[in-house]
Amino acid sequence: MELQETVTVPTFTDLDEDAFLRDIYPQRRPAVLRGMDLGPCLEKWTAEYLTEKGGDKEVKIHVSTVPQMDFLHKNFAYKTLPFKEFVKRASEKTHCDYFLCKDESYYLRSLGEDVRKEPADLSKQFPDLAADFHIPEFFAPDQFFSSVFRISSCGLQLWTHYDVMDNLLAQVTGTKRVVLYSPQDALHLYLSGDKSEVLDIDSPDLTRFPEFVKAKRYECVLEPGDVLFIPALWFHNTLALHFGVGVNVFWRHLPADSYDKKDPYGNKDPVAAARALQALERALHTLDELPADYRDFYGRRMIQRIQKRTCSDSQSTTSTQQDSDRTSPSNHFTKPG
Ligand SMILES: O=C(O)CCC(=O)C(=O)O
Ligand SMILES: [Fe+2]
Repeated sequence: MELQETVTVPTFTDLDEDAFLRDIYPQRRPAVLRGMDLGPCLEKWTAEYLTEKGGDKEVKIHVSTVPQMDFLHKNFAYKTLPFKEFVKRASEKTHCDYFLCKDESYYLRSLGEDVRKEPADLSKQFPDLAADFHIPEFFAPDQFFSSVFRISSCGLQLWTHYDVMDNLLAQVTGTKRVVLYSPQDALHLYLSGDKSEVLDIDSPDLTRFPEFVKAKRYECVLEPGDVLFIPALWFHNTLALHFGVGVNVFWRHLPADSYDKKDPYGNKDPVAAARALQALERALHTLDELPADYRDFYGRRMIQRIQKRTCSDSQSTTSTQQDSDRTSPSNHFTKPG
């Protein structure tokens, strides 16, 4: 893995809203924000306190026999526990009461009241605890999408994925390593929907995933009180180095009507992107009417067309090429039908 370029995510200390909006936000690159006022949660949120305040509220959790959760082979189970029992188990190494095995790992991604319809909102599901957590005021109230508890057993690793909202991931207790990849490296990540099939990012199987080395790895370790800005579409993979409690806040980057109305998780592609992907599927289906060698040829032409038109790293094409492109009869493909 020495070939993979690694970059440390920059850390900014004591940044105010103006500096964030002026210097960080428009860059659309991840940044660690240190020294923010997250409220009394930083001192208060011990396992004991959470147990007491969170009480018997039922939470749906991920449980797995190994700490690296694998969405491809579904090596985890969804279970339900009272919040206090979940916190107790997630904070201990071995368990007296367990679902799968004595040293199973736990992960909570909190959900809305009506799981399928409503995004999570700490102030609704955990009002007492929400009062201890101050959301950094880096966006207008009407851009708010959700606030989500992220509580992990020590060692828990969550697969590489992207979300479609802008995100502030606050680490309240414990430390967490986060590895990120740029949306521009999407072709090197072996995507299956919003997730990367490369589960072991530290020693990937390069016979299966030879292109993975080309993806630039951005890395940081979040300490209690740190907040990581994850711009929409940036891939992230998290590894809890201790039992840890975090909260992430998603907010809309694009106008509200750009997003799928039925998306409680903040990970459905914007409506225009979803429509474009569907149109591509239809186009591929149409190509199936041709013999294999024709499909190959027209498939390559379609790739070239998409690359020229959309990829910011292929802007080196000459103006002559771009002009001829615009008038080319083959550009019916990207025009709205
Ligand atoms: O650290 C975690 O629990 C994962 C966080 C995450 O995926 C997010 O904030 O979008
Ligand atoms: Fe995420």
